[in-house]
Amino acid sequence: MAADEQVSNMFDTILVLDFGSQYSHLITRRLREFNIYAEMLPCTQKISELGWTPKGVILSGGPYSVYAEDAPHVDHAIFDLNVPILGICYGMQELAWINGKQVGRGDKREYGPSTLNVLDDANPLFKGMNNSTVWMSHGDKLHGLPTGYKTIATSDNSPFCGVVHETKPIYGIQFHPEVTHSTQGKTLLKNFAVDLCHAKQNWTMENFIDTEINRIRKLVGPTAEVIGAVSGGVDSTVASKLMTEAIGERFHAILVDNGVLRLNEAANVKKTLVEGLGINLNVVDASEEFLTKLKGVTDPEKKRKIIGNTFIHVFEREAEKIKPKDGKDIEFLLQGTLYPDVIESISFKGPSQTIKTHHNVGGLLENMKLKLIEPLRELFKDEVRHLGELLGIPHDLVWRHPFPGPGIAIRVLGEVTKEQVEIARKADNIYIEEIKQAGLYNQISQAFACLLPVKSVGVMGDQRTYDQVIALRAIETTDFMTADWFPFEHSFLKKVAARIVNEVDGVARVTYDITSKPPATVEWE
Ligand SMILES: Nc1ncnc2c1ncn2[C@@H]1O[C@H](COP(=O)(O)OP(=O)(O)OP(=O)(O)O)[C@@H](O)[C@H]1O
Ligand SMILES: O=c1[nH]c(=O)c2[nH+]cn([C@@H]3O[C@H](COP(=O)(O)O)[C@@H](O)[C@H]3O)c2[nH]1
Ligand SMILES: NC(=O)CC[C@H](N)C(=O)O
Ligand SMILES: [Mg+2]
Repeated sequence: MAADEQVSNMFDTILVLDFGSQYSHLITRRLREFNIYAEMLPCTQKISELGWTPKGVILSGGPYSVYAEDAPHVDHAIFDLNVPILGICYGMQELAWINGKQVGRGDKREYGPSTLNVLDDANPLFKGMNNSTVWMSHGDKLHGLPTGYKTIATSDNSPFCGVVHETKPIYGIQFHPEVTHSTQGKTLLKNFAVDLCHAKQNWTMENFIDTEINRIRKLVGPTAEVIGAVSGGVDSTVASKLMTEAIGERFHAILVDNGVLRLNEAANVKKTLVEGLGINLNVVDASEEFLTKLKGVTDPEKKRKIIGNTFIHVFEREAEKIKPKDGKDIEFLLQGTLYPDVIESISFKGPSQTIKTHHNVGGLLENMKLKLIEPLRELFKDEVRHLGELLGIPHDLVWRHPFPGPGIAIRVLGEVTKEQVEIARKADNIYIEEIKQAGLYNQISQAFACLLPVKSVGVMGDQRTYDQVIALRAIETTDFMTADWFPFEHSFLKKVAARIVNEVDGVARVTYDITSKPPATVEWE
């Protein structure tokens, strides 16, 4: 992406350098909550390669000890930017390490709340902060003042809880203002970004729409055409609507009916997107192809792989058929990548274990040699939803529960057949219908029905039945990394169970999943 097309060049931006803290992304999140654009990059980012000038820099916390041999360190060029700098926890220890190395193991580790004692009331960073509860999470501490700094706040266990450079706007704080347990933490971040960095508070979705449409138009040019895979989920729909606003019919959306979508999904999505939103969408029915390839497969990861590969194959085949009006080939591919996906791939972390391969259509890029357009790359999910509402996308679609790419194939445990998909689909439809009717849909983050590959004995109309089991799942979560099950009223579960057993042939029993994540995951496969 050319430098002048970056959002960070269009809005005043605070640069957050990530040293691997679990809370780093929250710093970005909080700043955006008061309409200041912030971008997170790994702590190893070379400032000369940045391509834009931040209004201020925040150094995050991190799990390392600055004095350890393999500890990460910041590019000293941040000090030549002559913008305000704020070091949080590890970030402050890093500032101290650079200026006199006065950091070591503390005699007491400190996790949890503490009270901030502000020494200098006139200091703009701590405006409105005195005596507030601040949240600590550290084992190391400053053993003395960094050279050229003075103390501006203390706490019971941290004599250097807040420090500032004698002549420059460089600050260090031992606590974490980004977590909600720091009651005035947001005030501190605002004091830093607005009063010290003078960043404009103009990061609003209204402004973003115009900026983004212009950026897309400039990027694509007057004639080139764009394709995109669109599922009818929130992300791809919002991205497609934005593309449509920018280039109209030159954007070609493709929905692949993989045979494991929800009940009537392809038809419903087509209606909403084409008739409701004017999106140039083509639905490709490849259900037989997918189901044939899934025959006999029971392993969840194998299912994902087959679906992912078949998806790429179908998508490429369909893309071939599109002939742009300018006689050239399609040049661009739209993807609904969100900021959390970006953070995941850039943040400063060691390797983690693969539990499931979620990014089932990730193979498109390498194979297709198309240029990527990712209009939601800078946005968090709630920002995408807000954007969707502003673009006139129906409320129900904007607030839809996420639906995985491999769909019902990972909700039919064991072999996926047309008959099994049909059972899971009908049960799921009844369940969601009842959830909506009870007014619970928006309180739940995700709900669905799974078909278990076990048979159980029942009795219906005096006859013995020997049929399968549906497991219902409903969870509450903010980030899908951890989740808890939703506490339905018993009467609700009773009603749903009765309806499913009565209305769906092949089901003899219904159970409700009461496992949190961890130790379980959201999906059963
Ligand atoms: N059946 C499908 N047809 C076309 N594209 C699909 C299909 N399923 C998934 N995709 C593509 O895969 C991407 C990732 O899917 P994912 O479910 O993470 O996002 P989404 O469907 O847009 O939104 P949500 O997370 O709300 O479901 C989608 O944005 C879309 O580009
Ligand atoms: O696009 C997707 N492809 C997948 O293969 C996949 N597996 C899980 N999910 C979704 O991810 C979230 C967390 O799910 P898990 O706790 O089961 O890992 C939940 O929202 C799941 O629905 C997927 N999404
Ligand atoms: N939260 C942090 O940034 C911790 C910094 C450092 N690892 C410590 O234990 O003090
Ligand atoms: Mg989806």
